Amino acid sequence: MSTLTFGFIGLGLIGGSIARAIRQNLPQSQIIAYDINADTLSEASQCGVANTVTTKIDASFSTCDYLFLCAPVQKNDENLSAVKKILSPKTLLTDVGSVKSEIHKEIKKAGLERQFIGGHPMAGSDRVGFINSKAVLLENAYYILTPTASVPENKITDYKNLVQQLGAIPLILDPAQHDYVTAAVSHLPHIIAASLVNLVRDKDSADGLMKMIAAGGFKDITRIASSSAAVWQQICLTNTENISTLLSSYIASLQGIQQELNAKRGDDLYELFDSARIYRDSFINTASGPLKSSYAITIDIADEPGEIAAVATILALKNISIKNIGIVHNREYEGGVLRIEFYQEEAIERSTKILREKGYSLHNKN
Ligand SMILES: NC(=O)C1=CN([C@@H]2O[C@H](COP(=O)(O)OP(=O)(O)OC[C@H]3O[C@@H](n4cnc5c(N)ncnc54)[C@H](O)[C@@H]3O)[C@@H](O)[C@H]2O)C=CC1
Ligand SMILES: O=C(O)C(=O)Cc1ccc(O)cc1
Repeated sequence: MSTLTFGFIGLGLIGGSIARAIRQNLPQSQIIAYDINADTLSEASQCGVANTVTTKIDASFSTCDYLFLCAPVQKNDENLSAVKKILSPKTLLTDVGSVKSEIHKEIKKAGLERQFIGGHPMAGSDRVGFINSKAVLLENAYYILTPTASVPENKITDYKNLVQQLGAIPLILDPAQHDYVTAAVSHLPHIIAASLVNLVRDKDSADGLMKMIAAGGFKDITRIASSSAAVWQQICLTNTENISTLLSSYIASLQGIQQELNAKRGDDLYELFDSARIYRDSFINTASGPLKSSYAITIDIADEPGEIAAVATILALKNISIKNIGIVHNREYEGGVLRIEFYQEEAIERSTKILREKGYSLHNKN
């Protein structure tokens, strides 16, 4: 595995993160990259991620064992005709696009089904470009693969092994199933976040009071509104039917909530929040991405000098090692909220007990 050659067509946040994970975990690998952005290519070669960069999709990629298409989804489709001209039969072609049915359709048209496995790392961020890429992005993230029946079994096994070597968790799905599921948990939430941000922008007063006082809850659920407009436009244009179907269900559910609200149906409103709380709490520690392995507690502390040191000392005296400690910048709580992350899961229970005995109030939500 260690002397494989990897090609990247598009080397932004996701392409760059995969290339960095390859460089980190399979350091002998050869990496060849093409991107329409010349600065990206010089940065990738200067920092040692790419061995070779090229300014067009050319025969340099014919030596690849794996060729990753990592541009926005419709750009990946468009690049296929150039790729087909230079693709060696030994190369396993893959992509990282957030939508899978469309690329599979294009692959079929191009007659490349036997050597294509769709890919989609369920990890990312609201940042854009190679500059923000990092190997850790893939760590513990589900990495969805969508092979069709035309792909030889050994190619699927090799790709699954590669994903594991990069620190991610392979998960095989059918392309159509992938597109429905991601429409619900990723694509619709991006639309909701963007529209909510725009609602506040439109309803805010001239002096921007809403923007000024927006608290943690608003920022939490709208973080992804800072994502790349080009990437999300193309996702919406290629997974349109699934997103639209789920959007209809969501609009109907909002209308139901509006009726409950207008009629002041307290029991129904209570049930809305209570059922959501129970289901959402069951997600804790099952999130993918770098946060998956986070073992953390959250404590109310007084906003006074020495408070963080006091808590850290209590834990140190009991030999509990802290991985990360910091104030959560989210003033929904009256004093301050301190989040402490540990290396081991068992530290949660021990530290909770010790700190409660010392009179601290804990939330234990990550
Ligand atoms: N942003 C995220 O969190 C995730 C995105 N994805 C998918 O990954 C793909 C790339 O997205 P990001 O890396 O986030 O975006 P990005 O904007 O950071 O990177 C895209 C890269 O493609 C390059 N590019 C644009 N047009 C091109 C073309 N015609 N040929 C070659 N390169 C071209 C851009 O210069 C840029 O470097 C998309 O298909 C997206 O659906 C998948 C998982 C997560
Ligand atoms: O940052 C977030 O919360 C994301 O939603 C990341 C993400 C974005 C796009 C994908 O196709 C998969 C994951």
